[in-house]
Amino acid sequence: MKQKSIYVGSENPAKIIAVESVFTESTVYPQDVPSLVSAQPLSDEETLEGAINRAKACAAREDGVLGIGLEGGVMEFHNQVFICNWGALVDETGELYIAAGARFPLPEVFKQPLREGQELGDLMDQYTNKQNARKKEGAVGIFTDGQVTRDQMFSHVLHILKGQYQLSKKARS
Ligand SMILES: O=P(O)(O)OP(=O)(O)OP(=O)(O)OC[C@H]1O[C@@H](n2cnc3c(O)ncnc32)[C@H](O)[C@@H]1O
Ligand SMILES: [Mg+2]
Repeated sequence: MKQKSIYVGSENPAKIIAVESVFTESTVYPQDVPSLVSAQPLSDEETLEGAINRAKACAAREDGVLGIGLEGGVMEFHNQVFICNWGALVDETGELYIAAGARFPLPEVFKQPLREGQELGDLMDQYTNKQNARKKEGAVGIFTDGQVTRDQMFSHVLHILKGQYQLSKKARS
C-alpha cells in the first residue's frame, strides 16, 4: 500500500528518479518551487539553503506530506572548485533533516566561469558536447566514468534523510 505523499522541489528527472528509488512506498509529486538562492550556488551554505527552501516550500503545500529539497552547487576548498550536494526533508510535524552528498574536484578551467556566474550544467554541456547532462548522469557520472550517476549520488543523500526521519518517528511513537 502506498503511504505518505512526497512533494519534491524539482522537476529534474535525475532528482525525481532518486526519490522514487528510495521512498518506494510513497507517491512522489514533482513541484516547481523556488530555491531562493542563485541558479548556481557557490558555497556549501548557499547550496544547503537552497535545499532547505525547496523542502519547506513543498511541505507547506499540503498538510501531512513530506517535503524534500535537493540542491547541487559548487564550493572552493584547498584552492580547487568542488561540486557539492545537499538534501533537506521537512516531515509532517515540521521537523527538518539535512544531509550532504558526494564532493569531488572539478577541472581547473571551470573555476573562473563559475566565479563569474555561469551554471555548471551549461559548462558541462559545453565540456562534453552533449545536452542536459544535469538531467542524466550529471557531472558526477561524467567525471567518475559512469561509476556514480547523479540519481545514484542523490539516492545516498535520500537514504540518509529517510533514516534520520524514520528514527525520529520511532522515538515519537
Ligand atoms: O531543476 P533543478 O532542480 O534546479 O535542477 P538543476 O539541474 O538545475 O540542479 P541544481 O539547481 O540542484 O544545481 C545547481 C546547478 O549546478 C548544476 N549541477 C549540479 N550538479 C550537477 C551535475 O552533477 N551535473 C551537471 N550539472 C550539475 C546544475 O545544472 C545547475 O546549473
Ligand atoms: Mg537549478
